[in-house]
Amino acid sequence: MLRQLHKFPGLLAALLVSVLALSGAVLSVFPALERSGAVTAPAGTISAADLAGRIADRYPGVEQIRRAPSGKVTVLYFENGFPASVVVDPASGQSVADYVPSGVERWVTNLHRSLFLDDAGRIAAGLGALAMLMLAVSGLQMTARRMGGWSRILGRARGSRRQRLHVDFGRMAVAGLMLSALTGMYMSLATFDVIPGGTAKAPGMPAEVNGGPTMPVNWIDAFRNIDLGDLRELTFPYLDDPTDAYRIKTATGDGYVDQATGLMLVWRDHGAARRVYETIYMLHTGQGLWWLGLILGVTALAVPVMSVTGVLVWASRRRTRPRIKANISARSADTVILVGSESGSTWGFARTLHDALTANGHKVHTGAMDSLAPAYPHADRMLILAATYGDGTAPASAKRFMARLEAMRTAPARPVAVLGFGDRQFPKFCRFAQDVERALARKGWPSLMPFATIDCQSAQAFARWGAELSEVLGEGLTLTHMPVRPRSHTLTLLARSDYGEAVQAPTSIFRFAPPHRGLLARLTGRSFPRFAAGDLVGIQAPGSDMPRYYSLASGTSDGWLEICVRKHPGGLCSGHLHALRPGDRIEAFIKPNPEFRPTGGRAPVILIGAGTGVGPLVGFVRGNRRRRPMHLYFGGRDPASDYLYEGEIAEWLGDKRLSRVTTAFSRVAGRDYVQDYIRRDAEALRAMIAQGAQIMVCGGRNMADGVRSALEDVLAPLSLTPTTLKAQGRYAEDVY
Ligand SMILES: Cc1cc2nc3c(=O)[nH]c(=O)nc-3n(C[C@H](O)[C@H](O)[C@H](O)COP(=O)(O)O)c2cc1C
Repeated sequence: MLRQLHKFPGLLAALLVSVLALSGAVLSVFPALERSGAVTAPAGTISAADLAGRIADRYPGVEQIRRAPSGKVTVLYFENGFPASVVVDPASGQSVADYVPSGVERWVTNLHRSLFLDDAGRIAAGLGALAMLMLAVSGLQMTARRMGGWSRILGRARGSRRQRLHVDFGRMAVAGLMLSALTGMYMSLATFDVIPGGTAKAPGMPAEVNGGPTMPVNWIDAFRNIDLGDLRELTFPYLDDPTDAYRIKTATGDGYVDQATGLMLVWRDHGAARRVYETIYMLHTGQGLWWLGLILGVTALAVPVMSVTGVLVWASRRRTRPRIKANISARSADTVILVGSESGSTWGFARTLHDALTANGHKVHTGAMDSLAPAYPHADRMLILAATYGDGTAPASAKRFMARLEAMRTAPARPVAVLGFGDRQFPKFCRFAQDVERALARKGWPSLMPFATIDCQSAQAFARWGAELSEVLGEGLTLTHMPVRPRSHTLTLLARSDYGEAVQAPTSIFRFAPPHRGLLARLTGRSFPRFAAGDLVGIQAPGSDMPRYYSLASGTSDGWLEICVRKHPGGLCSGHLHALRPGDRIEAFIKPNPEFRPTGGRAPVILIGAGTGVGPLVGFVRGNRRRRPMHLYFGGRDPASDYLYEGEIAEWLGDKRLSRVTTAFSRVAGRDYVQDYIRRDAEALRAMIAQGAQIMVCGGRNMADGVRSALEDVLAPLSLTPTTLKAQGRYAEDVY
């Protein structure tokens, strides 16, 4: 529901809201410009009578004096029968500049108010403001939900780069946008008299005036009581027309003053509605409050960014959420698959499962977890595929699942299996799926097979779960999941260096030339994407459906793409790579991995890796142009055989990109592992952690577990754990 409230106005009004926001941002500059150029007088020092007197002396043909909210005073007058206008210094009445109304300002104002379409355009602009308000409110709620609650709303945004941009810009701009949208809607409604205030009429001309000889304007008492700060407009009577009167507009009301007696003939107070309108006008336009105007203008610039990123997020979600073919109705299906997904990838796994079961002759229904029905009359089994979001909570398509489950009177007799999708980087790995599993058990729903989890959308783990399901069903079932993959590009091998043969760990560093990023390809989004050390490159070996992912040891700015690959016995992809010679080509695509990157700042970075795990870590060192302290723990087997990057590491120590390296080798006398050195360096590590250091670990699962338990001991005296550091974004693992 929340997402629909965000999606529909977002998609429908993206362009309109962007035009309103951009034109608003341009308009926000004018009050500040006017303010900076205006010659003003301090409040309480000059009365309307003083000003009018000075101006009448200098400009005998004066027709009108206007004071803008910025304090700028403009005089409109006739000279030799021709209209003229100047900006004057209110203290002296002297002209300071010619008055030239800005054509740009008028043009942009018309665009902003009515899109040059009169009333239809004004209505559209009002609806645009409404759309902006709905987007701001629903977006804020969605962000809170995604981050795991209101108390975490300012935490680090997660997800793809476009999702993070959308969330970050949204959080920065939401208060300003809400103010602009609310005040804009109010002004729209007032324009159409739906609410009072906007079009309060000025009082009518008095029926009778004295008609006697004119009194000098600076003697008029009614004007003496008006401070210049409150004056808006003073219109002089026509020259030599004794039946005319002064018309005055102030902050508090409008009236007419007799030119012979100086008495106020008619006066109408603005009243509360008009005052409210004026305050709202000021808050919307920044006229009279230039700094607020500028803040709102800057926040409005976020709107086009959010429109573009929002549409891209929507499009990629549509792409990732596949259409399910041959989807049997829930009432006639023998197998029901329910999906809990936020970004759409779990739907892809569901489709693979759906297609495989359908191919085996099953009647399969796949739907959202939120569509849980009280009964499935023909179902023999139910399979629940559930991702986890926020801080261990339900994803978008499963928000109502628990409530629906609780509302069921009796549990179905047919068994159910739950498969959780999550990411071990999060402290509450697959928590929502676990909660679902427990809730089903409490309800007395029989279990089809044990609860299982899939880390980081691993197609291999999914295939293993498929094999177990195949046994339970007693039928052949192969789940070959191919995630929607980005476009692949051709990379050419530039060079390779080989290590580890002598210690039975043949490992090579491969350096590829990335394809040229042509301008046209870049503009159309077809070029090879930018990449950073720690991102993943997906490579598909000939004859394999499944790509293998390798962590990148270089970034776009290095000019090449580098990976470390260990050859596994029988490994299709690693075997293919190890057979490459310089000049050979491969097909590859980039999968961003923004979670595994040093955070910004100058705090030390502790890098811990073993074997090929050192790849992304050396990428961080190579890119350490600001020379922040970086400490590398490197684990290998034998320094004579598999000390990867030995030469470069010495070079980086020399030029201070690397502060220190500690090596641990397991196949030489002494048999050391990196975790031993972590324990040994406990004190130094604690000092760095106290300075805000970040820890990054990359390598095999065993090494990562050993490092984690050593770090638990090291951190204990600081009352910290790797988990608490991870929650602060200061502990990241890339483990395989
Ligand atoms: C903002 C955000 C929060 C997440 N929170 C968790 C979490 O608490 N626990 C977990 O195991 N995975 C978490 N994940 C990982 C997702 O569950 C995982 O990537 C899943 O495969 C996504 O499936 P989907 O594309 O169908 O939504 C989170 C991902 C994001 C982007």
